[in-house]
Amino acid sequence: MTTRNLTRFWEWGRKIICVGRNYADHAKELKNAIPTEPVLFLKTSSAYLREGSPIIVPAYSNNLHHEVEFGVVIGKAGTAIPQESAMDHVAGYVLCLDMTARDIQDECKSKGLPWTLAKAFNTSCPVSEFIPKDKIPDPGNINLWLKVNDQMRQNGNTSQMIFSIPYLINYISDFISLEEGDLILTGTPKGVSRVQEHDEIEAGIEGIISMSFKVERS
Ligand SMILES: O=C(O)/C=C/C(=O)CC(=O)C(=O)O
Ligand SMILES: [Mg+2]
Repeated sequence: MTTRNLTRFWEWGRKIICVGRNYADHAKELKNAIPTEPVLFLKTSSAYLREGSPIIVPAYSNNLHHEVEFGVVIGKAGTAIPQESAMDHVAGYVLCLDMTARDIQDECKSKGLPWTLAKAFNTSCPVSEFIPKDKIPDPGNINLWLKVNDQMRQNGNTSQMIFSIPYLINYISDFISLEEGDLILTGTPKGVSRVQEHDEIEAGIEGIISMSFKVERS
């Protein structure tokens, strides 16, 4: 029996597995091809940030982007989890931001290098409160939105995802075993854009939760 509280999963230090280019409109806005299988990358647990603390623009970046994403919190470990039982491994959900140093990512892409410093720096994964699974009966049809300084920048629905949550759990767990407390970020819809020092980011899952973060420079 676990003595740790899964509703504070960000304290567990488990894996953060991110899915990229999972919305066709976002893949297109960054001039990427529509993927035929999921694009995966990782963040470290030191990327977690909770409301009340600021997002820090890394000193080495001049183009920090917001990406609002739906997060899936794993509640039961598994390897090669079939799609049919994938949702049995989900404990709940969380609203996430995949903060991205786009200039560094572009540089890494052009040099064929990994995206680690573009995606996994400290404060690159702000998260909301934990949302128990029963509060979202249909995670495949929820609206995500994000505003910067009160201006709407992103507004999408998880039904637009290319690869569904069960598909992703099956695909990821074939290669990387999932553990209790792991988090999967499921990709961002279109509308990503730059944020700067003093900006305020507000994001939400319609009718369920919202959160806000200030942006500061290191
Ligand atoms: O390939 C790119 O230029 C950028 C890809 C991403 O940053 C992917 C994501 O993180 C996403 O789609 O959510
Ligand atoms: Mg992303």
